[in-house]
Amino acid sequence: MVNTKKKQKPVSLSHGRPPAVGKPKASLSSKATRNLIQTHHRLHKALADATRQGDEQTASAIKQQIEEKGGLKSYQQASIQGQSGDRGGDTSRILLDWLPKDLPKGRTIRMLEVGALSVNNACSKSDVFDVTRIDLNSQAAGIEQQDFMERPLPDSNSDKFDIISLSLVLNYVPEALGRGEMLRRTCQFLRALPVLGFGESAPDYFPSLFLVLPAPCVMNSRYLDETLLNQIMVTLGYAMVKKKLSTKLIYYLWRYQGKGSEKRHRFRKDEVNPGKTRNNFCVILE
Ligand SMILES: C[S@@+](CC[C@H](N)C(=O)[O-])C[C@H]1O[C@@H](n2cnc3c(N)ncnc32)[C@H](O)[C@@H]1O
Repeated sequence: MVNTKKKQKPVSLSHGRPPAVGKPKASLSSKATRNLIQTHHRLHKALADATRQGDEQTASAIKQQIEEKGGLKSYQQASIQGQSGDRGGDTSRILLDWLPKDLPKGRTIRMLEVGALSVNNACSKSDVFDVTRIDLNSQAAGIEQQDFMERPLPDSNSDKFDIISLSLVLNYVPEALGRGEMLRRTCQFLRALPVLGFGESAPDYFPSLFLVLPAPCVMNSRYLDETLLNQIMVTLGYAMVKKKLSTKLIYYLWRYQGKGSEKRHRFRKDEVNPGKTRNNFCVILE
């Protein structure tokens, strides 16, 4: 029998729709949105490489190109459009679907949303979370302009959070080592004590990290797969609670146990999945 099924083309990283909510005024086509996001990521990666190599001339030429293409603001607009209802919707809906239905109302559960583009996503609207939103470039009142990597560390447990949302942010970080540092830093913002008063099943879900990535970062990379991601997260003190794979995105909920593995592992750039059609997404943990 002839196999009529078309061979599936491996998905590129750019296929992963980076996100948001609400529609910008002038609507771009899905393809134009994707191109803009892809170009922004590519230029940022090139800028990081040039900066690392001390090549100031190339770095400043790339910076100019980024600005000519509208910079972070245009990228965010494209992301907002990419996550409008007609193009797949807001990723935080998945988190709400996963969480127990008996969580207390009244915005008592503290959430830190890193890379927030809107104050109106499902979690913000839910009446469950007291959301602190930050972004490198604030697009709205209610979003603090701040780099998570420079956010002052919490002084006390009450300044920490029950959940951190890192939705389509880790893949924005241009370098593998920076990604590992970002994941490591999340632990310092989460309450390590058992959660009380959030309902019977809440301790199974909090404190936690909601992590969303373009699916190809995990499913089609030479340097990362699910086993490796899991090892990195376990080393940091996380355990996977939930996972969902869609055609474009991969969603995880990781509960923070407060203690990483006994032995401190290092994760370098090692090839786990050879192949010409794969991408180079990688997380390094020193
Ligand atoms: C693709 S958007 C994701 C928006 C939103 N989280 C979502 O899922 O729709 C990525 C956002 O992360 C922000 N971002 C990247 N690195 C960041 C950092 N270190 N601190 C704060 N925001 C960051 C960028 O400015 C950008 O607005």
